[in-house]
Amino acid sequence: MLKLKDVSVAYKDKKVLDKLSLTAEQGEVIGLVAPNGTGKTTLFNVIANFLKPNSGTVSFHEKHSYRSEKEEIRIHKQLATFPDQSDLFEELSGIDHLKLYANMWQKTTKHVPSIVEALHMTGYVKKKVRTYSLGMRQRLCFAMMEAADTPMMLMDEVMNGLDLSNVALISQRLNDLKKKEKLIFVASHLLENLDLYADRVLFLKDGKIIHEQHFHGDGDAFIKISLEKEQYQHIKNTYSLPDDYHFIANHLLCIPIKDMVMDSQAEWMNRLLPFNREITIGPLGTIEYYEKYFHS
Ligand SMILES: Nc1ncnc2c1ncn2[C@@H]1O[C@H](COP(=O)(O)OP(=O)(O)OP(=O)(O)O)[C@@H](O)[C@H]1O
Repeated sequence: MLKLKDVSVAYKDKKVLDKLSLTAEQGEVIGLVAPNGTGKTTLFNVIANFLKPNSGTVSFHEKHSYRSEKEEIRIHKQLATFPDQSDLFEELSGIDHLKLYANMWQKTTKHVPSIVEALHMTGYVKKKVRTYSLGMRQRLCFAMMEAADTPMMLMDEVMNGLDLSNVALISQRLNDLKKKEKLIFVASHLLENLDLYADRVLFLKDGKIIHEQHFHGDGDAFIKISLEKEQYQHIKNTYSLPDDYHFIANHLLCIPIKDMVMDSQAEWMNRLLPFNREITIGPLGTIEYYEKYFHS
């Protein structure tokens, strides 16, 4: 288990993390979502102790923390961070990188061939990295995490530069890793596919986790319809909207139906149908939450 308590980080007078707390368990894949420059990498750097927070604590399994070098080594045996493409050695091959990570964390390379095969890297893994495309490098970075095979993994921008079929492949591999009881954080700007592998998504804003979206279990349902501002104003002026409705990003009206009797739900449908717009019913998705919190 990983626990962050009241973690704050400021660069000079710029507060990036502000008394942030979170708890995460093995077997979870957790998405971390926020616009550029919000603090996702900073949060990962704190978890990995590449950056000391100004205040707050990071602990693992309720007993280990970065209080000594010995403890840090113990934690780092359990934790790998996604390599940056610029960290790759241009003159080494993919297989060299994989062996390096496998040996460093697992003291063996016997699991490497199956990773190469599963990630469809057989055709290029023996060539030097300098010959690789963006997508090939990214797959190598992911494969290095699998070679490290640590119980905890921090993955920043894991889907960067991948085409659709590789996004699907990596999503599947993340699901397989979850089944192996790993705890994985994935910071991503690719919101559409987070629900394929994440158990929950954390929305980071103003230095805090301002919302946690769960995919397993029922999110609160809404009637959702995209409207012009004037149409929304008309509805607002004519009817009494429930307290916790949303008008997301000035276009999506979301009316909660959790506590609404069937007759009222039908009444709302009848009011909205004349607008001749697509109406859906369901919980808010990741993109809708993103627009709700970050649309300016
Ligand atoms: N070493 C540093 N010195 C000063 N400011 C920094 C430093 N590192 C990060 N920042 C600032 O902290 C804020 C958060 O940066 P961070 O890299 O954590 O964001 P991010 O959410 O990971 O962004 P991105 O999605 O672009 O990767 C940014 O405003 C950034 O300019």
